[in-house]
Amino acid sequence: MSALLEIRRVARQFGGVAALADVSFRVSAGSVVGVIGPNGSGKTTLMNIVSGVDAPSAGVVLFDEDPVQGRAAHALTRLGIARTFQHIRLVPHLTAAQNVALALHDPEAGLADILLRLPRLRRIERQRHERAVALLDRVCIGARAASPAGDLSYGDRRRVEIARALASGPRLLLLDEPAAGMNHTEKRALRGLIAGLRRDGITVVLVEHDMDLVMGVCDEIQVLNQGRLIASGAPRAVRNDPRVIEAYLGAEDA
Ligand SMILES: Nc1ncnc2c1ncn2[C@@H]1O[C@H](COP(=O)(O)OP(=O)(O)OP(=O)(O)O)[C@@H](O)[C@H]1O
Repeated sequence: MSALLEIRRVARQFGGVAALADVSFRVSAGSVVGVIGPNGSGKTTLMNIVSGVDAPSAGVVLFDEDPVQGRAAHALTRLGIARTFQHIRLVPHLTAAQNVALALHDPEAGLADILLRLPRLRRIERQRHERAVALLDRVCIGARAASPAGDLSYGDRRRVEIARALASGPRLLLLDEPAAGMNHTEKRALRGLIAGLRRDGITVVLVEHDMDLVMGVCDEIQVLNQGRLIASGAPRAVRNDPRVIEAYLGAEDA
């Protein structure tokens, strides 16, 4: 399989802290790749760099063979990279559908349409709503489309976030700790959802602390510790790697 994403010798320095140091790996098109590591190991920093929120101090990130550096986050979204964030970013008083609709690219509604509320604007709004509900259906919460986001369960809010990320039609989806705060049933549903995205041809990079989820859904896992890649490979090999066990046990002792 060809690499949709390539991280090549990436480093990120924050003052004296090396959040990432010489990190390289490739993500094949159509795969689900987990990025794991103890707290502070550099996972979110890496997601920020891939999504254009941050820039590396050294190294390059290639998406579909083109460097992502120098492109704004919205330009990367247009190219096909979407992400969710560790902390939920929904507008609580808007409905699930309205939250997703915010991320949908607007077909050209002109100023006159908006000021005069011409029938064309109503049609555009109706189409946006239908597309938002279809995206919520895709993550299996279409039935909650009219609920204010603030009234939804934690797991459902995470799903709305994924629906919103899917609104741009990404080829690469970065999920930053999607299972955080979820109960067992919600985690199982999330696993099914990620497997479904892969079936649809979406490449997924999953940053996650929940080992059952990571081991169950990923084709390959990259392990970071203190900003360095310490292991890579299939879930079973990574789980039994002494360096990985040591990194996690060390983190527990800390
Ligand atoms: N903007 C910043 N300024 C200074 N230091 C930062 C900044 N962002 C991250 N760091 C530091 O870089 C290191 C890696 O942080 P990062 O958030 O990427 O880790 P993480 O693996 O995502 O952690 P967690 O699992 O707790 O979310 C940490 O030491 C962190 O304190």
